[in-house]
Amino acid sequence: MGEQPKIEAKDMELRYGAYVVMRDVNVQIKRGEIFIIMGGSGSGKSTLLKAMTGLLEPARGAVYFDGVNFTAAPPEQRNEMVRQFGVLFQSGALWSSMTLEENVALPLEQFTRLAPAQIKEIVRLKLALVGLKGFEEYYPSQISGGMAKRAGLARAMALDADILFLDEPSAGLDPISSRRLDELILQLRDSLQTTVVVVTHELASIFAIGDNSIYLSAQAKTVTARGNPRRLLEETTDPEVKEFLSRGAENLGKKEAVL
Ligand SMILES: Nc1ncnc2c1ncn2[C@@H]1O[C@H](COP(=O)(O)OP(=O)(O)OP(=O)(O)O)[C@@H](O)[C@H]1O
Repeated sequence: MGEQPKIEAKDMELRYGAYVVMRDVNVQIKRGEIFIIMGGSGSGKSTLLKAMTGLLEPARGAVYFDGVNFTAAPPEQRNEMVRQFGVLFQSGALWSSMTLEENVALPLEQFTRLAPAQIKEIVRLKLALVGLKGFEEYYPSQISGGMAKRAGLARAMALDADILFLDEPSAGLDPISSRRLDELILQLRDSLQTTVVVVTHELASIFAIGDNSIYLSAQAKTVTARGNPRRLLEETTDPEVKEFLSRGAENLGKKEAVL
């Protein structure tokens, strides 16, 4: 018997009304693993993330955390489980009328009974962790896109989540900011054994941080490949997966050389 997966999706079917996005999805994610959800546009990467975080009910199958059936859990237990998650959605923008400090404090005010002074201290710590020390009083409009992404990550980490779900965290970032974000994700895994589930199509990130992955095919409407991304690149015989993982390989090499 192997180790109990941190997250498991079993025989899952996800649909919007009559429209089936994917079926027969089985995924196992280990504790402390950086797990990449890959796939072409419209293959259902965000949909899978929604199902894992409870925003979409699977039409079949279930999601388990530490062996506990999340999908079938009563609302109170589900809420407890959701509190272990930190989520950075694509649309997870910061509130523009609040400073970075106020933004990151939100989940702590909402979900804990900590005193304001304690909250302030935690918030400052989290902002420092993502390289935003000194920017506590800034408003989102006063910082760069990369800094806003990192502030979003600080907010996702505010409650010391065991599991982070990140939807396209480096979308719209320049290569250097994107690399910094990758380093931060690696640090979280290494220092806190955080389990990180990342939706991304950025090859540099996929190869830099991915311990394990799945590939969702829009055409097949299911998972068509799985494993360590570097190994997949070498070993896959699936033309769609091979093309996805080797697209712009020359440019990628150049970019890495420059950085
Ligand atoms: N709320 C919704 N209602 C109906 N259909 C939806 C909804 N959200 C997504 N879809 C459809 O489900 C499929 C999967 O969408 P999803 O956003 O999960 O894909 P994705 O792989 O994350 O795509 P992208 O990389 O372009 O963000 C698409 O065909 C999309 O049009």
